[in-house]
Amino acid sequence: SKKAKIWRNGSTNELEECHQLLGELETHQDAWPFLQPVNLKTVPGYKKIVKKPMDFSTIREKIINKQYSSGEGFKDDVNLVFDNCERFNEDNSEIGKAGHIMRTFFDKRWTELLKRW
Ligand SMILES: Cn1cc(C(=O)NCCN2CCCC2)ccc1=O
Repeated sequence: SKKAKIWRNGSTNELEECHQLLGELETHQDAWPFLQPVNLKTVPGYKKIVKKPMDFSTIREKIINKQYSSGEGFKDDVNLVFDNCERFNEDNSEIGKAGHIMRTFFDKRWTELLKRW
């Protein structure tokens, strides 16, 4: 079988905890703008303005395909979702507000996980 992935702290459950946290993000009531890739054909300007699109379904695929070598890579992609959102949306827009709520939620849960690793 494939060599077990050893995480930063030697634990092999860091990836599992990222997968569980992703589930919490996906089921959050304000996750709706981030569940799927932004449609580059129907959202004017998005393709030009946002250089590295990212969304929760893409992060899920990357976890399943073992494309993260540490929890750090997972955290960086989640933050990319929220950074893209801030770049493209006004803070007081519906999607902009959802992004701020989701980032605050993630930051709290990520801090709790780091304390345990
Ligand atoms: C993150 N983000 C998302 C969009 C968007 O339009 N998402 C579609 C949301 N719809 C809800 C039900 C079906 C799809 C636009 C700009 C942006 O920064």
